[in-house]
Amino acid sequence: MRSVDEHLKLCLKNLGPLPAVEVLLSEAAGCVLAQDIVSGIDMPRFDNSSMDGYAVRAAEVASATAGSPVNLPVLGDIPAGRGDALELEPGTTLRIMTGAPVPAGADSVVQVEWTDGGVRQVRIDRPVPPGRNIRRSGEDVREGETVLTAGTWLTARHVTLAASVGIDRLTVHPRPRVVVLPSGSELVPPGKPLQPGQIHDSNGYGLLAAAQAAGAVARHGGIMPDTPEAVGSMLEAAAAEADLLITTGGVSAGAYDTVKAVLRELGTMEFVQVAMQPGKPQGFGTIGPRSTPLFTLPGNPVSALLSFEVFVAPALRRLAGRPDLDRSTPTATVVEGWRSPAARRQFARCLLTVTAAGPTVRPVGGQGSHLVADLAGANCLVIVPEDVTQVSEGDELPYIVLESGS
Ligand SMILES: Nc1nc2c(c(=O)[nH]1)N[C@H]1C(S)=C(S)[C@@H](COP(=O)(O)OP(=O)(O)OC[C@H]3O[C@@H](n4cnc5c(N)ncnc54)[C@H](O)[C@@H]3O)O[C@H]1N2
Ligand code: MOO
Repeated sequence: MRSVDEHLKLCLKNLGPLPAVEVLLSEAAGCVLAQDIVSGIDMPRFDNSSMDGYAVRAAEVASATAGSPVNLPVLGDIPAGRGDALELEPGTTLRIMTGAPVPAGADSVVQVEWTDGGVRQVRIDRPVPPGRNIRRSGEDVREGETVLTAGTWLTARHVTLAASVGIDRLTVHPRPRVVVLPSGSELVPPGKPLQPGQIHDSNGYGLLAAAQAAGAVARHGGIMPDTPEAVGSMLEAAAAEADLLITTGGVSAGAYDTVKAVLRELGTMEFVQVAMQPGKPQGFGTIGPRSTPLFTLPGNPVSALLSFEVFVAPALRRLAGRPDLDRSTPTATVVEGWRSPAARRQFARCLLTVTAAGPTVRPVGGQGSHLVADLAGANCLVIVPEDVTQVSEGDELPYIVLESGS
């Protein structure tokens, strides 16, 4: 049997970031930047007030106290957005709003709470040192400064920065387009009644959700019945539109394992047994004129979702150009033991609880590959090494947080 690490390495071997495209800033979140972004402006653009209040010369209000306030005439208002060049005349003040340009001659702003809020004349009860409540031009970003570098996985924080410096289009590696194709003549979409022998397709929807959570643009490509013609044509059609395909089912040792049979002819596929539990039967290769990568995941629903976490999620990250390929694997203390198969890496469904003493894990229900209710109750996968057959209370083991995206 092939090791998990070896299979992952082979799956990722020929995968690289998708060719860069230009997108609107409104569509950039979740994509990886393919260019450096240089600011064409200083930020803040101009000295501006961080408070609603009064622009003053600090020296003129230095003696102000509640008992002996300083009174100044208010010669006008500066709302945010006012752009004309204003000068503060000595012995006067201008009412100023947060974000408004500080007038020439002013070196400080008294916040309105320290005054009587006067409109024509204002009483100032407290002094301010020079520079108080002024946000200086360029203190955040300098014109010509590189604010974002190629390879950044764009989140709301980066989009905010790009917008602030006026960028409306970005060159990015696009989100991978994924088509999920469950296979099996026993499958019926949820919402449709079940006839004897039939079950609802859960893999199609679960993997769709997993791919979307991993940042892909994913769609359900329909259930493939166990006929070679249907499997062949559905796979070829999906390969023409997708950057990555996922099938489930039909790849183990069954007499009707059609996916495996068709792909032996159609793609450059390799079907192997991987030393893991669950998820032993795995297939990976490429299909179609664009050599679209294709993962054939095992049909058992738990196996399919876990295989996605272990193999497909890293592949999607690589196609997306994500710099962070490896999931983080912190460790937790086991509070209730369980058994693990010999010579296989077990991905045990567990409940992670963070206590004052640190993170702890306990198994959730059984480890059978069909137990989807137990899977739904788990929030992490504890990784049990190949040479461990008994996990005991007190063991420290690594885990992956499910659906954390990290
Ligand atoms: N003789 C052997 N039999 C099996 C072996 C083996 O090594 N020798 N391996 C077992 C393991 S482990 C797994 S995992 C499964 C994988 O089988 P397939 O990938 O071929 O999947 P199917 O046989 O089509 O289905 C397995 C199971 O999952 C259900 N299923 C399939 N698709 C869906 C779906 N979209 N939604 C919900 N449930 C689905 C299907 O009805 C079966 O119950 O093979 C073992 N057998
Ligand atoms: O490997 Mo299967 O995926 O154990 O159920």
